[in-house]
Amino acid sequence: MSEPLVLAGVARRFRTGDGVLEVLRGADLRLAAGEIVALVAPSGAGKSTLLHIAGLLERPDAGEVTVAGRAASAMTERERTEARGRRIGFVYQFHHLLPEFSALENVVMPQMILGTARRVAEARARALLEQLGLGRRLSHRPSRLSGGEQQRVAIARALANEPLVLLADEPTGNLDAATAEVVFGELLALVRGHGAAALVATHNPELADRMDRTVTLREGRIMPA
Ligand SMILES: Nc1ncnc2c1ncn2[C@@H]1O[C@H](COP(=O)(O)OP(=O)(O)OP(=O)(O)O)[C@@H](O)[C@H]1O
Repeated sequence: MSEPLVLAGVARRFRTGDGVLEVLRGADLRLAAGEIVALVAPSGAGKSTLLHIAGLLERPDAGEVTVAGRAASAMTERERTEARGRRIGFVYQFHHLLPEFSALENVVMPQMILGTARRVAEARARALLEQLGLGRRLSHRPSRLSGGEQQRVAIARALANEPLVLLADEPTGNLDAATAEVVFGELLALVRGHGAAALVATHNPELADRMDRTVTLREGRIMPA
């Protein structure tokens, strides 16, 4: 079976007012099936940039991203969108839920976009939200949920299409320490339960210790931490 995610020689530079900022300079990373990797690096080191490229939201200037054995550079725009929807789940620091829709609908939506029948999508959304303790919050809109509950909905949404890889950028960074600890534990348990691989950027070394391995970004390259 192909690895869920391989980054090879990924480079990314940004033009700034006074020159060029080389954020990634040949980053290499392989995630094995089901492997959960922490990405811990100082602010500005390029974690979000790396996650955006890994998630096919941005293209690298050089190097290759391979998702489930398929090179992103060889995909059409449509195939990239499809791979993003089917293979990859995202959790951000801020939940980005659709404010006009209920918790349930927010988890149903990404499934229906891929053509899953509403009945199946709803059953799956309900099961995921129940596993996250939100069985009695299904019809609540995001504004009527606590920060921890909103982030749980975002986690359920990210896993709704059973991705091979979950990419998370400070997924509990916006929560108080105690809630972050609980929600993070739930995230890990769900990801492990689904057998997904994950790459999780965090500033919190205690959370990093709960993952399978920790890497860092140094001078634009991935290094063991
Ligand atoms: N679109 C852009 N244009 C110019 N510079 C950018 C752009 N995106 C990111 N950068 C710069 O690239 C560097 C890396 O940013 P990135 O957001 O990837 O860091 P990070 O490690 O995720 O930081 P943090 O932990 O603070 O979120 C920063 O110096 C940032 O200012």
